Amino acid sequence: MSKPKALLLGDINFVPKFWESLSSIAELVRPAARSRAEFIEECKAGKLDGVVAAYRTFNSVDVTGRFDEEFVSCFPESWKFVCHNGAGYDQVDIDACTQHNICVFNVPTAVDDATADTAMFLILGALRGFNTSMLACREGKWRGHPPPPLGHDPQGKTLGVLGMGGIGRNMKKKAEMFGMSTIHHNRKPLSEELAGGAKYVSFEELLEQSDVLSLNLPLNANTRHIISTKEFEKMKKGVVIVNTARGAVIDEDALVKALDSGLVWSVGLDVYEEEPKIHHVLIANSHVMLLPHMETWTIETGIKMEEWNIGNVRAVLEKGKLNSIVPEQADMA
Ligand SMILES: NC(=O)c1ccc[n+]([C@@H]2O[C@H](COP(=O)([O-])OP(=O)(O)OC[C@H]3O[C@@H](n4cnc5c(N)ncnc54)[C@H](O)[C@@H]3O)[C@@H](O)[C@H]2O)c1
Repeated sequence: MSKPKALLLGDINFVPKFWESLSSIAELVRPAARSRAEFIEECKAGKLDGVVAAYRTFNSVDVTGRFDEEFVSCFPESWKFVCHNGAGYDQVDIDACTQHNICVFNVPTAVDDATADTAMFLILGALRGFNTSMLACREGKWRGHPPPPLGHDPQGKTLGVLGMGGIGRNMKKKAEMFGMSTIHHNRKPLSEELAGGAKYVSFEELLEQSDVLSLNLPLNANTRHIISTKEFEKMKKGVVIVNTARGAVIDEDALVKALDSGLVWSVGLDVYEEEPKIHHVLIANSHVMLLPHMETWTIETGIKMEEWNIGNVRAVLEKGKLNSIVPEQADMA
């Protein structure tokens, strides 16, 4: 009997031998396609028949585009599992996959430390207003002329976490070490153990009470632009906003206006609405902290993520076992 096929979309950067070790239980294949149209053709021509599971990376979207209804409906009958190498899986239309009986896995947990570390870096940098002087000193202007306004200490400030999942909870622990207290809002309240003492508040209260608001929820139809003009108007004047989730959970135009009016004192961003494009006003504002989507950009986290995701492929091929299925498909597990 021929082996099932495992399809690789994107690259394995850290643990290629771990991927190759799957060859004892599967035929490892890559698409010939260099574009979405070519990929769909390849599927229709039956060249990917026998694929049971696919390992996909964030950057593979450059070839395939989003996994939406049009795309998923071209998959061969055999294709039952999509293993996405990341925590955020907004490039995959979960409803379309569910309709076609395809299970989607992501990589939670492995990303928690690196993402929360990045969020703390952005919080400190935005509160202290470090960026202007970091740029000035490289231009031989010491702190800048005139020097930047004095910054703010994290101690005694309230961190508001919107979306208290793995990353939010990790951030809470780190923020405590800097003397911050945490409040949070989630789709549903967490158990006392998971909340770890972070007070649960309503969405409105979170907006009203946070000194630093951190976005840590997934991007989907319900959360797109969850923070826009109306929400900024409810916040404390001088709030700091940090976004390490996905750019489009914030309405970027509204953010720029809130910064401009002084309602928002500073921001720390790793993600943007139209990556790799960054709003020109944010680029021009030296006060804000901007990173080009680098949260999990470390060797250690890269290894952990790839090992986890290859483990997902192995689990489904060997046992049909579901390791980390996305929450929307919990009842398919
Ligand atoms: N920039 C990066 O490189 C990077 C890296 C890792 C994760 N992320 C992003 O961070 C997000 C969070 O990751 P995680 O691992 O903590 O996910 P998670 O699933 O553990 O936590 C997300 C939390 O958000 C909550 N939530 C969902 N919808 C909500 C809503 N409408 N209102 C309030 N809360 C809501 C969920 O209940 C859950 O508790 C991911 O979805 C991903 O997009 C980005």
